[in-house]
Amino acid sequence: MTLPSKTRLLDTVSLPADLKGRSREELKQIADELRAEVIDAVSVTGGHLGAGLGVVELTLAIHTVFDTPDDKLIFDVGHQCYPHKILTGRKDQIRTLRQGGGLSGFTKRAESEFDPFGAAHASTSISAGLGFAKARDLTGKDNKVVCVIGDGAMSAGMAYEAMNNAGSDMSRMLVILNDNDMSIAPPVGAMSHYLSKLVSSRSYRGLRKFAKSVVKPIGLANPARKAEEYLRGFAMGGTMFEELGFYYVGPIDGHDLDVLLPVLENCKAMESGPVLLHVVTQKGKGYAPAENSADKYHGVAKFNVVTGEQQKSKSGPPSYTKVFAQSLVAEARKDDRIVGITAAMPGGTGMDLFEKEFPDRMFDVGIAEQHAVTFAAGLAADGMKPFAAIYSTFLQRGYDQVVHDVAIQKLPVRFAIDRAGLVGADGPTHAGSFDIGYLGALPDMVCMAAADEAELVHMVRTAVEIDDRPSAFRYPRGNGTGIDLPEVGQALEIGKGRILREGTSIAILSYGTRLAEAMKAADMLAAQGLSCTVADARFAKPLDEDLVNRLAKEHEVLITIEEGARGGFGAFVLQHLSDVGAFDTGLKIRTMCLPDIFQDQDKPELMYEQAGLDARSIAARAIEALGRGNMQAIDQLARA
Ligand SMILES: Cc1ncc(C[n+]2csc(CCOP(=O)(O)OP(=O)(O)O)c2C)c(N)n1
Ligand SMILES: CC(=O)[C@@H](O)[C@H](O)COP(=O)(O)O
Ligand SMILES: [Mg+2]
Repeated sequence: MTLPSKTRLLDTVSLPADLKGRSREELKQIADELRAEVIDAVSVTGGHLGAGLGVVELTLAIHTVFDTPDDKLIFDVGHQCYPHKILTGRKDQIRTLRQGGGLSGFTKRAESEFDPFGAAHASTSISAGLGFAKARDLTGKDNKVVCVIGDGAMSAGMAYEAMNNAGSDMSRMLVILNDNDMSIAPPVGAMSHYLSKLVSSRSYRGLRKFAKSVVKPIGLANPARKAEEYLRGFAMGGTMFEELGFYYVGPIDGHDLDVLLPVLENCKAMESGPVLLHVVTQKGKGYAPAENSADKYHGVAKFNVVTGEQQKSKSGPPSYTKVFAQSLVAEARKDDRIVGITAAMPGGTGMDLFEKEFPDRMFDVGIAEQHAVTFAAGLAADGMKPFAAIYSTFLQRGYDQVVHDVAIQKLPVRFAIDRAGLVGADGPTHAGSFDIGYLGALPDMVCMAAADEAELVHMVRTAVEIDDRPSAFRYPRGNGTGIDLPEVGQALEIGKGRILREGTSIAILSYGTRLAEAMKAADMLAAQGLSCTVADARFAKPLDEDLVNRLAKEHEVLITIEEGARGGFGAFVLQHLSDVGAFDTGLKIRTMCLPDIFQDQDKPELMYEQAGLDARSIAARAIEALGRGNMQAIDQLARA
């Protein structure tokens, strides 16, 4: 797919300045080459492909017309920024995307001055852009601010909070709504229908033809105020955006540089107030396998460029996500009060399986985690059993709703917290690091973590039964351990852990899927005569205090381990032990959790090793606390 470099105009573009003064034909060729380069790069790295392919022309046009990095270009989510990275000095590193030590898969301030604002969670761009616009005005600068936000991201409250703010004080900024009629799954909601109506209106079809005919003769040299007036005349009157105080332009064809370039020139020339430019694009544009796929190649594994065939992950045990979804479906067959909620992640959370069987009992609310949580609270308040399946990282956005709408009212919302712990290539923005602490802080919340997929089945059952208060169970991204699954889930005794291995010197108390590493560490320690107890806490809240007391009392060293940040499970254990005066008698305890940094992307195993949460690190910690044992022998075992 990569064109031979002799013919590549793209090779002559290192920075956006190299686009200036190019002919329209050259720019079109660069766009084609840029698309080919994105496809080729992602075929070897994997990553978010469809969104970037859809904004090739738009990205090129913005960098041609505006003066980045002085003009601020802010991508929403940032998953569509690969063409932007190629045009902004990162072409040579593009094949390191999402790899350890490589480029981030999202915009990142630390990476480039062309990324003025980092992202990865949706719907932040207009707020951030407004901040840039205000800072500019207050400091007497004259740069432009351009935000690119997708139709999916437009479903979140933040986008409207920002427009409400920007539209009322006439802030000078350009918001480009990149409408490809897709989120990760097909978009949902009334807003999505509204945009479709705008796009399919006769005005749009007229405008496309019209834009071509009027802008062509005007050319780029002329800011074409007149054309802009014509264009606007063709836009539907009284759009919702206009009501919010935006000057609405469009919809226009976001793949047609003959339209995009002059319209952007016009937008740039506008001197007052916020402008919303509605561009229509196609997710996956220009790559047949992507265009023809149901998800438009939103996120792909490495693939064969010719066939589009993605590398299959090695066949292995089912993912935690699938086990969760299948367990929930099984429970829902028996209990028609069970309902499911996802915030625009039906595939990622497995709720698409639930929807297949219970279409009327599954709610995809769009990218709207705050609403998802309060919506679940309402369902619970009226006697339903809602399971809100949300990634740990995205639930952060709904935290006040968890506290105020769910926990204080003690409503039995069940939080199925997927992607708990490190997630690999998506990096720090997507790591599920904080939920243990932020949920465990809440009175009456029941917090569980599955040590393996069989435990997850039991936790789904347990959550069904907890009907007098909120509960949460967390599980990681990726495949389970391969353990046999129970036919049916058994409700666990609330606040009780289990002991898997009895020993005398060292106790390892694990919360979640580090249990397997804890067992390995126990083997390593046993090989040199250091006897270990290994326990699975199952619950961070209520904590199994009897178990903790016993482990502390009967062992020389107690180690806790979890896949979460400081202030989580280990902190709860410390707090309890301090409350019962366990430290007064010289207890040796070590809490192992994620390091107090935002860890960059890498392979998950390596990230856990870097975090010191692997078997070797657990054994090393035990030896250090114990003050005896042979680390060289442990290293040999770790390498074996
Ligand atoms: C707060 C939040 N919730 C969910 C996601 C997961 N997510 C990433 S991209 C995406 C779809 C975005 O759709 P759109 O903005 O239309 O962009 P497109 O991929 O269509 O270009 C979703 C749901 C996220 N990044 N942030
Ligand atoms: C950009 C974004 O937020 C999602 O596409 C995310 O990368 C999905 O992650 P999973 O692959 O873990 O579902
Ligand atoms: Mg979209």
